[in-house]
Amino acid sequence: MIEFAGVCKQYSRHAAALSDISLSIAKGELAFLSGPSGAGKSTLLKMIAAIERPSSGAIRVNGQDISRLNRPGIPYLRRNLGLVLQDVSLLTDRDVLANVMLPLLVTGTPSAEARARAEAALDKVGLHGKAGEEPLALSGGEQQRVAIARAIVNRPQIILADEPTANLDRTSAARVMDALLAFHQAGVTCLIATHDEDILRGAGRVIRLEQGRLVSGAQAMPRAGSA
Ligand SMILES: Nc1ncnc2c1ncn2[C@@H]1O[C@H](COP(=O)(O)OP(=O)(O)OP(=O)(O)O)[C@@H](O)[C@H]1O
Repeated sequence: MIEFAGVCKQYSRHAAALSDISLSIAKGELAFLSGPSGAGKSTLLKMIAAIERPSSGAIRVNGQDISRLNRPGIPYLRRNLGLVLQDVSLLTDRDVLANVMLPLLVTGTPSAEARARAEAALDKVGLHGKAGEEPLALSGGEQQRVAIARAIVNRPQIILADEPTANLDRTSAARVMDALLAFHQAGVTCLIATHDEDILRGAGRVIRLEQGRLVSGAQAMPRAGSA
């Protein structure tokens, strides 16, 4: 479903942010991305969403080579992706429900349907009671869950989350992770970048980057019970 083949990324005049990354993530898999600050985690996630382009190598998402994607192809790619980036960027001039409805309205979903789906998405992240609140009236963890609801309202096949529990207390972090894991359990492929050792301790597949190089986790974990 997601494949990197010999991917390098060099931001202009900087050392390589990623060097020769080859890995694959299967449909429905849950994988974590870890590594020290500056290791290239955000860059790797951004390349899957074609926010950044590789300097060399190929990236395939659902069999499509996105390194060659032209501009009109990008919205089609992103329709299958739920992005939870480090900057939550909720719009503060409208309520929580309107924030979650937005991705549906911009793709032409009728407003009654958008409202019903946004309410269902808020329900899934445990925020049905907060639909009418201003984003700034919510805690950091609640804002992060609104961002997750907004990311999944289009029913993406893949969720990419960049440090979704950064700056959250234990309880809020656990709620955010529960919301993400529920989507994985429903069959959504999830790739989650995190420094959070509590999360990584119990994690199955951890893809570890150091200074732009993949140091472990290139292969999927063998399934329980398989030879
Ligand atoms: N837009 C950019 N222009 C130039 N260099 C960049 C840009 N974005 C990232 N970099 C550099 O690429 C390297 C990898 O950065 P990246 O943000 O991917 O790391 P990270 O592992 O996500 O770090 P963190 O955990 O601190 O978020 C760093 O050296 C960073 O300075």
